[in-house]
Amino acid sequence: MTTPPDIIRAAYAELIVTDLAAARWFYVDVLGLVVTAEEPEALYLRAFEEYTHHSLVLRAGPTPALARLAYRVRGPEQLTVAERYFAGIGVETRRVAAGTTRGIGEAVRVHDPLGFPVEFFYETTHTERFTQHYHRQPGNAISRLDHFNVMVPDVRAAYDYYTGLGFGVSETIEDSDSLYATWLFRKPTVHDIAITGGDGPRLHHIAFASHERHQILHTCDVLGALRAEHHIERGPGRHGVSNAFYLYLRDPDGHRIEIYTSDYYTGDPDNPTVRWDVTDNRRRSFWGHEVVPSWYNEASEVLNLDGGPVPISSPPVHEASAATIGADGFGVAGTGENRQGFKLGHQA
Ligand SMILES: O=S(=O)(O)c1ccc(O)c(O)c1
Ligand SMILES: [Fe+2]
Repeated sequence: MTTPPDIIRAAYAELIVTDLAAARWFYVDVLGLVVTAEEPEALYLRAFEEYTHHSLVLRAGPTPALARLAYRVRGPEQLTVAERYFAGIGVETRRVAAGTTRGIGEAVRVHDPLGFPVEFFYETTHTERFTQHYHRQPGNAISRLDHFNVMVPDVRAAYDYYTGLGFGVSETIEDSDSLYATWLFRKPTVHDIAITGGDGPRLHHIAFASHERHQILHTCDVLGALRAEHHIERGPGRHGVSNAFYLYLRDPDGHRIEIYTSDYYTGDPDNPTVRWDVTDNRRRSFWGHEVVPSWYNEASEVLNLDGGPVPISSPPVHEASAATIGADGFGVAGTGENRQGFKLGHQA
C-alpha cells in the first residue's frame, strides 16, 4: 500500500438543504456564522477564527444530504499522494479543477471505502480572520469547525481505514468483543473524525467549537427566546468521551450540528488512548444523562461523487449486545419478541 496523504485536519463540509433561506436563518442569524460568499443556490460560511474561505457550504437541493466532507492536506504535492493512495485501495478517485468549489483550489475527491464523498485540498482563498472582531461576535460566537462524526455499520472497518490514513486514536467505547465507537485525530485535539455504529454510511454530525461554555449556553437561550427550542436535540451537557461540553442541534432539514468546547490536547506521539467500557453510563454524558434515541438512530444520507444517494446498510445486531448496549446505538433492550426500542442510560 502506498503512503497516505498528509492530512492536517477536518476542514469543511457541504450540506444539501431544501430551503436555503431557512438554513441561512439557522446558521447565520441564530448560530452567527460569517457569510464569506453568497450565491442564489449556495452559501459559503466560516466561523470567527477561520481564515480559509469556508468551513461549511450550504447548497440548495431537493433532499437533505451530505454532499462532501473535506480534509485539508499539508501542501499541493499531497494531492498526487492522495490520488495514488486511493487509486491503490481501489476506490473511485477524481481530480477536480480549482474553483470547482468556490474558494477551494485543485482537489482530489474520492468515494471512500466507508461510502462517504471525501475531498482533499490545500489551496484556498484566504479571508479576514475575525478572532478579535469582538464587535461582530454575538454572545454565542463559534470559533472554528472541529470535527465530523459519521455513522457506519462496521466500526472496526472504519477504525482500520482511518488509522491506515495516519489518524491517531484518542478514545474508544468497547467491550471484550466489540468496538462500538471511536474518535480519531490528525490535529492535536480529541478528533477530526468520530465513528458511530449504526445504519450507514450516514452523516451523524458536523461539530463546531466555541471557546467558552457560556457561548454554548447562550445559543440555548437564543433558541428559547425565538420559540425555536425544538432545534435543541441533546444537551447542553458534559461528554465522558472527549470531556467536552456539548450541545446538539438539528437544523431546519434535520442535519445535526454539535457545538462543543473544552476537549483536550493529544499532540504528543505517545498520547494514550482512553478506552470506555460500553456499560459505563458516563461515557456519552459524564453526568449519566440519558441519550435521546434520535441521537442514536437519526442521521443524514450521503451522496456519491455524481450526487446520487448512497445505499445504506445495517450493522449486525449481536443478541448479547442487545442486553448490554442498547444505549450505544445498535442494540435494543430485550431480544426477539421482547424488543423494546433503545435502552436508555438509566435502564439496567
Ligand atoms: O457522546 S459521546 O461522549 O460519545 C461524544 C463525544 C465527543 C463528541 O464529539 C461527540 O459528538 C459525542
Ligand atoms: Fe461530536
